[in-house]
Amino acid sequence: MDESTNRIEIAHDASIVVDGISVNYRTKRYAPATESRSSGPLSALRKRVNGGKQTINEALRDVSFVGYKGDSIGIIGRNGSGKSTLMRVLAGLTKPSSGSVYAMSDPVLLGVNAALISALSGSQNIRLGCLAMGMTESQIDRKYGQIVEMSGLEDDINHPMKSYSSGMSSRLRFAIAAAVDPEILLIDEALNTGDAQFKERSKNRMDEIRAQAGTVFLVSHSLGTIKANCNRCIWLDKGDFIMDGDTEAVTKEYRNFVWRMTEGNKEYGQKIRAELMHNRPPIQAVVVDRGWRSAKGGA
Ligand SMILES: Nc1ncnc2c1ncn2[C@@H]1O[C@H](COP(=O)(O)OP(=O)(O)OP(=O)(O)O)[C@@H](O)[C@H]1O
Repeated sequence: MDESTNRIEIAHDASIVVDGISVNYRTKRYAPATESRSSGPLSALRKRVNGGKQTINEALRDVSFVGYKGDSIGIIGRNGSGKSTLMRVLAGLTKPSSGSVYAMSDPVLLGVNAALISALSGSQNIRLGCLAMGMTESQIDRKYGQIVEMSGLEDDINHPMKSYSSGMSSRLRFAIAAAVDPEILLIDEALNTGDAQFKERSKNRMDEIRAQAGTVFLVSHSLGTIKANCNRCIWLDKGDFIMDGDTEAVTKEYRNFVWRMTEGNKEYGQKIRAELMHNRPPIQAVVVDRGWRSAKGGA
């Protein structure tokens, strides 16, 4: 991308461009907490608190793709693959170590932007969450009923949030985040916690956002949820970008890979992984429209 001239050649139906992002977390690695008679458990604990060798954890390596208006993109991968990290980078909450993200408007990450307080009621938290997302009092008044209905918490909305189950809290967070009509909505696992009725409501809301030419990203371990909600799917594994394409095709390859790995045929699983990565087409010539939000990497 030629930033110096701000010359832009982006497909006009693109909503977000992820250009070669990597994320390295610095973390400490401790020696195994072995107890010996001479040092004792307290000594081992002291070592863990004071010491530890710095290591770099590569959570994402050179991830590039273009999201389009109307896309609902599932993000799949084993534990620790970088799915949540990718969501945080897209939302601007984690700065990439290198690479850039360009978006037509600020992506809203479900649950994080709504900094809710457990001692307050659901109703108070709706106001708080909406204010935190930049809505005005009159916008909140207009949306309040829709948020309560979407959350399905009509009977509990005046109870403190600390009395809610985790599923109830997730539903409230989803309903608040979805109320701002974001052009780019990022959802991390929230749909798995709801009951069938909530799943139906949230799917309808996501369809609405897509129909208004928005883009939805959905992280889930449930391939059923991904298939029911996404037209496109990205598979990450240990920070690597393995596959991007039609949901049916990507979930099929992913299931095959996971099956090989758990069946003990790891070598074959790794071969599939390497081939898919190797065959991944380069991303199309990218775009950036003037005035797009940009998050840049770099120390
Ligand atoms: N704040 C952090 N500091 C250090 N390492 C981190 C941090 N957050 C995540 N990681 C590491 O980055 C890698 C990717 O983590 P991430 O949470 O993005 O994966 P994930 O695919 O969302 O995992 P899961 O499916 O288990 O939720 C993991 O190795 C994780 O240990």
